[in-house]
Amino acid sequence: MSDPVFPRLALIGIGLIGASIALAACRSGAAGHVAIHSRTAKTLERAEELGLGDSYHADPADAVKDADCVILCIPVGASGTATEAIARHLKPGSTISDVGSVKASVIAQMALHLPADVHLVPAHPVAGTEYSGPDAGFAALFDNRWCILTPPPEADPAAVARLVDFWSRLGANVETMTAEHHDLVLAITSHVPHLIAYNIVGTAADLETVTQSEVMKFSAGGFRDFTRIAASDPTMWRDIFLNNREAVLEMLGRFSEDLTALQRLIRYGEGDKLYDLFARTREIRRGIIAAGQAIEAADLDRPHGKDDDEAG
Ligand SMILES: NC(=O)C1=CN([C@@H]2O[C@H](COP(=O)(O)OP(=O)(O)OC[C@H]3O[C@@H](n4cnc5c(N)ncnc54)[C@H](O)[C@@H]3O)[C@@H](O)[C@H]2O)C=CC1
Ligand SMILES: O=C(O)C(=O)Cc1ccc(O)cc1
Repeated sequence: MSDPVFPRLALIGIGLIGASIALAACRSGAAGHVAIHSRTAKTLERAEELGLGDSYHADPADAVKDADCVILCIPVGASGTATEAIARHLKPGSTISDVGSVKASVIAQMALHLPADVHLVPAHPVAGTEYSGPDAGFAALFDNRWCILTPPPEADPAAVARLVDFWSRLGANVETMTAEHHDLVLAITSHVPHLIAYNIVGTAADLETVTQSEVMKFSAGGFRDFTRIAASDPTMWRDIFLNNREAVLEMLGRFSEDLTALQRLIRYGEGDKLYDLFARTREIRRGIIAAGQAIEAADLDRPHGKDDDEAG
């Protein structure tokens, strides 16, 4: 195993993503010592029972002491308060990052409190599940998935390169873009789809002519997929919508216009146009699957590919 990218890593928050980073960092040797902080004693104890890290700290200042990299793994709305609590204790020259699903607002919240001698390199692993908490974490979560870095223009290239190296060792494919572009892309590919799922499950549950038991009984098809997404953590998703307000509202506006157009096609029986749209969306799905398979095939040639991990 090659040298750790970060001899000492601190994780602030140890839910699905924090726990998965701890496990993947241990699997790959990308971090030496992993120090863990959680806001609640119960979660910290559970993280220790699961053996996720090397040290466990009730005080976030203790967790980040001497850390080469600190990663916030908490809901995006808590980024400012969490950064304020650790800012004075960060090691000069160290990197501070996060995993939030929204970038511009998180950067603004964090930058307000950070000293000039610490490198801010925000990140978003585009990989997850509808489960939360330390028990939900698993080492393979980031394998062959994208991790998007959104370093501010003035970020230190060496600090960015270290974080690229770290996420690659965790199994991810890394891409860099601006925070604003990230927030626009994710609004349509992730945030609006979640909002649609929350809405359709809420609408079905409220229908007076359909009983709750019928919703359960006949939810074998597309609706079942929506219920999985709508089971995602309420705090996390409340924070995402409030912190990516503009991009979500922009994409939602376009979505509503297209939905109204579809409504008209159905009303006026325009079957050919409905067919053309559905044929086009089927091609998009096939393209996504093909692209995923290409990434997986290419990954088998890389040193941190699945075969290596399974062997180690
Ligand atoms: N769940 C997912 O599928 C993905 C989540 N993300 C992002 O990762 C971050 C963490 O998400 P998960 O690990 O899924 O959440 P989680 O709910 O599993 O874990 C969150 C952790 O943050 C702690 N926490 C909650 N509120 C806090 C506060 N106010 N101050 C300090 N700590 C607090 C919790 O105790 C817990 O340890 C979020 O920002 C989310 O947007 C990114 C990619 C995928
Ligand atoms: O479970 C799913 O379908 C997800 O979409 C997981 C997810 C949630 C939030 C993110 O920022 C990235 C991935």
